Amino acid sequence: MTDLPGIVVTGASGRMGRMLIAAVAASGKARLVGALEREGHAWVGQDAGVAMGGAPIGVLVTDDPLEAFAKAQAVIDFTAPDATVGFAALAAQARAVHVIGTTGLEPAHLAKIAAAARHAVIVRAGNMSLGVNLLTQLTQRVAAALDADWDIEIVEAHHNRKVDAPSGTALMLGEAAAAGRGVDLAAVSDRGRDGITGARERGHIGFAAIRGGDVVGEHDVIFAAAGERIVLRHIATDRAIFARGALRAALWGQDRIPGEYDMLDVLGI
Ligand SMILES: NC(=O)c1ccc[n+]([C@@H]2O[C@H](COP(=O)([O-])OP(=O)(O)OC[C@H]3O[C@@H](n4cnc5c(N)ncnc54)[C@H](O)[C@@H]3O)[C@@H](O)[C@H]2O)c1
Ligand SMILES: O=C(O)C1=N[C@H](C(=O)O)CCC1
Repeated sequence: MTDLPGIVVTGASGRMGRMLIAAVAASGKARLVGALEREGHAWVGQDAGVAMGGAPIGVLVTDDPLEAFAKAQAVIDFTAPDATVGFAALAAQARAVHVIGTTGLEPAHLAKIAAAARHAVIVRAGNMSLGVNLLTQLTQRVAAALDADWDIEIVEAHHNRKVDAPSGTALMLGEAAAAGRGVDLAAVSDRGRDGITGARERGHIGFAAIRGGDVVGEHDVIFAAAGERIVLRHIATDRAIFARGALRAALWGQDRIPGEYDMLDVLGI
């Protein structure tokens, strides 16, 4: 058992943190060796299993990433952009694979993550599910087959606690559509329309975000032309799909050469 890769889960008390702790414990393919929360959080010092309302699992929640990462072969991180950038440097120092699910990363965050990836393996994706990663490929293919007579709109819905928009998944789908069209997404993105916006520009890719209730995550890629529409849709009903993907990435990353990878690399699709 002790030969199994040791995994630290950051953001242990979060919606994804709890899922990840359960997924690692149930996998039989990895050991949970650390659970991290932010300083001052009520879970710090408690057994992670007990904090989750179950039986003890022998891992105390800590607020010290250095101590936790020193024991880890992989760090699975679904937290917040500033926290993730700090963890990237520390995970690289510990030569642990860093699996990043955190979304809302700005270019400055991404530059620091790229710097850390010079020294260690980082797997990052705005969505770790098999279904969404397959959908990015379908989106790219459909976008490549259609010209700009087909307006591309990406509509996403998430729970009312989500803090970033568009979702990381919507941005992945936008990048895939832009790649299919052979354009730079930044140059053609329409985000947050409001008021007298003027008519839609030909060739642009639009984003719209819905927030409400406990929606796990829903994404439509709409290709709309005169007289017809194609809608590619993914609906997540269980966060376990993200946790399973993240654990798969942590195992896949063992013994790879340093660099930044995504879930297409992990899934081999
Ligand atoms: N890539 C994917 O497949 C995927 C799937 C689901 C969610 N996400 C993303 O994961 C992130 C977290 O989502 P969530 O719903 O679990 O959010 P959440 O708010 O429930 O959990 C985030 C947790 O991170 C903790 N945290 C914040 N800063 C920290 C720090 N410095 N040290 C340790 N812990 C810290 C918070 O205390 C909290 O417990 C978001 O960016 C979300 O968009 C990505
Ligand atoms: O709940 C969230 O937050 C999610 N975030 C990811 C995103 O931004 O796309 C993946 C879906 C769930």
